[in-house]
Amino acid sequence: MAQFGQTAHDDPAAPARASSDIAAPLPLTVLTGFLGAGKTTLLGRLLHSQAFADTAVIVNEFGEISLDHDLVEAADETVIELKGGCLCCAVRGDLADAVGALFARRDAGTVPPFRRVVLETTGLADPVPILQTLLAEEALSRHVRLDLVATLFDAVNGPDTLGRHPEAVKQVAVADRLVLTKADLAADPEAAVRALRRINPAAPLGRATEGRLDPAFLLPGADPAGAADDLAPWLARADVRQANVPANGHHNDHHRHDPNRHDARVRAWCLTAERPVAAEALALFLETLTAFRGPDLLRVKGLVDIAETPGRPAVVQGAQHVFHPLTHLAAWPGGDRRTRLVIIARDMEEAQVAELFASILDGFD
Ligand SMILES: Nc1nc2c(ncn2[C@@H]2O[C@H](COP(=O)(O)OP(=O)(O)OP(=O)(O)O)[C@@H](O)[C@H]2O)c(=O)[nH]1
Repeated sequence: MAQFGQTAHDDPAAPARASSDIAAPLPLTVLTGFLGAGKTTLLGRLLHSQAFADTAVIVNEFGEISLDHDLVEAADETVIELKGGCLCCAVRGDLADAVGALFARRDAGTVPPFRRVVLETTGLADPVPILQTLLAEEALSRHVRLDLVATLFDAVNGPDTLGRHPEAVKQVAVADRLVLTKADLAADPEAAVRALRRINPAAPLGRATEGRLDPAFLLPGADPAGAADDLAPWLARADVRQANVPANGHHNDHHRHDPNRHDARVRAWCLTAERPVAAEALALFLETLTAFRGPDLLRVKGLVDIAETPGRPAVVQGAQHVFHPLTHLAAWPGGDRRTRLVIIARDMEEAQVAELFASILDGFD
């Protein structure tokens, strides 16, 4: 298990604190993995398991619009969203504030008691500054202790993503547990395992299809080698690029705070439609976008008001060229019933995509 550095409250001579302060810090699991790897799907299932009962969740979303909150099935009060910024860019204050707010609500009795915290990072997150913060910030370490880092790896897109996104390599490199997802969709899942093992040969590897995984795999006891014991000194080296991260990494400045910036070429925005969308129009739009811009279309996720299924929004999920079959929610979560498609893409003009969407919708009117 990861070790904490010495903090002020380790000092036996430190003055006594209020009872909530001296309670043992709760275990915190970092759930990471590139865009669309299956983090929310896995989390949704984990939260229904005995091992992860009484878990509070912090979901970090990239971009201004977030939907994960609606898609994670958990008691609403124990899910906290960190919107509009990526933790690895503006990490210390935001994460400490979110964790502080969670514990304050628990102490006030406005959220149910919880015994564990899961932090789901954005798919684009560089995990290293997040882990450094968790290990070093006193405001955090009095509440939570880093339990382990679980990195999901998409067997279809994962290997290619490693070559294109240094963050994805770091996510794999720092993992205490690796979870291969979407093997059911991959022609050669073992190629994905080999790619993982080149970067992280030691972490126990599990496999999850549609989020099905023995929850015990994500608890520290499943780590026989104690692989994370040396994580703290490793992180202290800071420059993880030496650990196989391609030299073309772009993400060296962690002090930029423009929430939508991350990589200046990668942007997130939201397409909306006020009127119902014909199922065929949606299919045509997604096919066109994928055919022309597949590799640059990092992630599409959204809720669509399908004309043929009124009142039951369709969940759209895609990553690069892979789109998953639509699923339908029983009802709209929250009051906003507009179609909203969050797009995270590289080098793509929002106006052009909006125009394509509008013209396809017009064609079906
Ligand atoms: N076929 C298949 N689909 C999967 C599997 N795991 C997840 N999915 C689908 O992949 C899509 C993306 O999954 P999410 O759980 O939203 O991925 P994520 O990592 O949370 O995505 P971001 O929040 O954008 O980073 C959804 O449509 C899931 O149903 C799997 O093992 N097999």
